[in-house]
Amino acid sequence: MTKKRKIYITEVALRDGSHAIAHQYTIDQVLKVAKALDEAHVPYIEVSHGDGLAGSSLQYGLSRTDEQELIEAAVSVCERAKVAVLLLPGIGTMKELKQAANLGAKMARIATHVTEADVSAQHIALSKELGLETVGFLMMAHMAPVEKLVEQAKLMESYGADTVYVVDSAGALLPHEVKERISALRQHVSVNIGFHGHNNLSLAMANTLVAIEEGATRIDGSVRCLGAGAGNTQTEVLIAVLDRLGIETGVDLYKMMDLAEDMIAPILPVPQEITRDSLVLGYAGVYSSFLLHARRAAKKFGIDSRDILIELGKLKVVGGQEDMIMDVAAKIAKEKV
Ligand SMILES: CC[C@H](O)CC(=O)C(=O)O
Ligand SMILES: [Mn+2]
Repeated sequence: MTKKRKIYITEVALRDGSHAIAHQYTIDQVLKVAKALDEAHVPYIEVSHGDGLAGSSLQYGLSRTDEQELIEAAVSVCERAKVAVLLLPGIGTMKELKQAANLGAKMARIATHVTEADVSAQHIALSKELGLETVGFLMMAHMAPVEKLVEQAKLMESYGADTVYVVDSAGALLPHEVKERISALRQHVSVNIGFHGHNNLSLAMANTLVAIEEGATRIDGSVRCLGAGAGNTQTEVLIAVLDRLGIETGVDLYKMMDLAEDMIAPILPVPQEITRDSLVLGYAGVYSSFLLHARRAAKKFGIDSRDILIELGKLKVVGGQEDMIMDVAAKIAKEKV
């Protein structure tokens, strides 16, 4: 790791972490956490329902607080940090994106399944029109071969994205797979490259470092690992590691450690760790956000959540198909009788 480059961190605990707490953020929590992140000089703070704008629904989980109020709260306490929002076309619409921009969001991350970048064209165009920094977010990146990922990233670049992310939604990518993906993007796209990892196989940090080594400059982290599944690359640890490597993030390490310990740990229902079922997410290549849904279904049908996740992995179920979780659980339970 010899090149001295600046890495721009996006903190995702107030969005990806929403999955881990069943979308129960309060305004008070967002005010405190966003203020502390701003004071620690984190450049981007993502705030939305876990499944992005307008995610609050029976299918994805109802939010305790309207996300636009959470966005407004975060914007109100950020002096330097830019508030980002996530939007999955088909869940979120132009209306919510405009509303978030009016409230002061400065970045939009338009997320699609790794093979479906074409559905992001209008949303990326609107985001640019609204003057937002715009990210194309290619989810479930382990599900497509490198050439496909490159093709899809080029589409997002052609629509106007400033950055394209490789998103390891399932925490399933191995370090050499991250390396080949980021390296291919470096060769074929001119925009910034980002990486978003999940720690289900305990590889989030290793994969993030490989991504940086290969040229990614936009990196996601979640403080105290507050993200879906086993969480994301742990932000405060990443800041420390990058500092040791001589890579600049501009983020204050002590302030991040204090935030993790004093504010985030009390929010967590249980400490974020790699449990048997979050491990299976990475092993079977299943969306990290499916974890709590699978646990609920397992409880309801008296079966093992791992069996549900393995089956979902075999079926290659992707985001938006959350209703399949109950169906699969019911089928497994029936077969057991
Ligand atoms: C459902 C949206 C998803 O949580 C976005 C994301 O963070 C990922 O795919 O990892
Ligand atoms: Mn994620």
